[in-house]
Amino acid sequence: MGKLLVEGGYRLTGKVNIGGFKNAAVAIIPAAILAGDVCIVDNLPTIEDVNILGQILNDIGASVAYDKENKEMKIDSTKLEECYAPYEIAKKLRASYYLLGAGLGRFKKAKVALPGGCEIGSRPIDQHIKGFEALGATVNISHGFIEAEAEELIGAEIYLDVVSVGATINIMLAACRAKGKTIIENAAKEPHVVDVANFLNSMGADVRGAGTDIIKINGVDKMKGSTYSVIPDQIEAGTYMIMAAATGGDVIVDNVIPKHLEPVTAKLKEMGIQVHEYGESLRVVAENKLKKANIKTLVYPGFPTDLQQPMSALLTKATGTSIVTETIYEGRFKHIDELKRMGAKAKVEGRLAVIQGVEKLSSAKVMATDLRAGAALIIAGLMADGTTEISNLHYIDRGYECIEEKLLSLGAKVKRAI
Ligand SMILES: CC(=O)N[C@H]1[C@@H](OP(=O)(O)OP(=O)(O)OC[C@H]2O[C@@H](n3ccc(=O)[nH]c3=O)[C@H](O)[C@@H]2O)O[C@H](CO)[C@@H](O)[C@@H]1O
Ligand SMILES: C=C(OP(=O)(O)O)C(=O)O
Repeated sequence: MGKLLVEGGYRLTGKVNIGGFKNAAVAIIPAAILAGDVCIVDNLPTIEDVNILGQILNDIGASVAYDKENKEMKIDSTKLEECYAPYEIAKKLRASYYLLGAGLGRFKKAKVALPGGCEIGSRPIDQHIKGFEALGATVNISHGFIEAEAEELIGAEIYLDVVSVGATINIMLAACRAKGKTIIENAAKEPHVVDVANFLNSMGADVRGAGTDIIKINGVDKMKGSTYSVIPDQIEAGTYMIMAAATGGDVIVDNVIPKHLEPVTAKLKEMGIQVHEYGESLRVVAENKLKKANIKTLVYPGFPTDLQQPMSALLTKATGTSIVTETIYEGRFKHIDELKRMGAKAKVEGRLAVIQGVEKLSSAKVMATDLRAGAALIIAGLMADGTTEISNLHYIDRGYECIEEKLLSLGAKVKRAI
């Protein structure tokens, strides 16, 4: 499972290069099968979720060549005949559910074990199912599998009851190959929704309006292979910005789209951190004592839930009392108990975490309970006295590429251990 040892007290300086966006990559890889042709996806993050999706596609009959060094995956789905993902592998990540939309679009049929992913509260998929059914599919859940099948997919108007990134993307995937026009209302506007739409259009799909809350998809009979580069990971970038702030550092976070990071930039500035924008990079300079801030997670362009945990770690050392409100996932505060082991003063009340800043954190043995909880504990470890031992490193490897190499290059003292 692995551990990360983090020796606190070192100031991060220098430049870190941000990889491709996990949450876009994990949708684009399954989406590639829609073409029934050869797609080349580059700027992929070297993370476990990408390895697993490549493996699933290979196992079911696509030919996948993953060149990790060049961050590029060639997916030839010409000979693929079915879309199936067994429990043992589908449970390892959330994004296995995109094989449903992609499989429905390509074969009018898909069978995928119920997905896994971070345990951060209940994660229903009713809106995905509602969308598939509106397109004419029959969806059954039995023995832990979701099976979707349609004689024909017909475009439809679908109003999402909740703003869901996964449902928006999954419906887009299936609707690309439906007959006629699909309109998704109350769609998610996150940058990865736009990235997936751009990839689909590069394959010959006709998707318009991604990035707004109404997406229109005109179904097409045929799609073709394409070469596509994934956008930078706003969550990885935000995490390194917070790490720079946590260590009184001076870090250039390179290869980012600054617009995607505006909610983080605004909060860091409110806390007394300088953030300078230069084209595709952000420089974070932390010279002053951290001031408290209140955080409320919201759908894009609000503060992203995936950065709530890293940000609450930072707030443990800010002057004053900060309130963190988690509106997306009711169970996304498991990291708070671990932070308390390190001397943080915080309490969770339902959807709120009340964090009273302390002068100092002390190292401890702690456990990552999910991906971003892991990032939060690294941040706490960087700020603490002594060496923090973070177990369950496999969660962090799901979504942060080369975490120890990147941190070492910035001057942190970290070590991977068994
Ligand atoms: C692989 C991936 O991209 N994961 C991201 C994706 O997850 P994911 O796509 O699973 O998250 P959603 O946007 O779907 O979930 C948002 C909210 O809607 C609810 N919901 C969702 C679907 C549904 O059918 N019914 C329903 O009620 C969820 O419980 C949650 O409260 O977006 C989340 C919110 O930005 C991020 O935290 C995850 O990192
Ligand atoms: C919750 C996350 O991922 P997933 O949806 O893949 O579990 C995340 O990236 O923070």
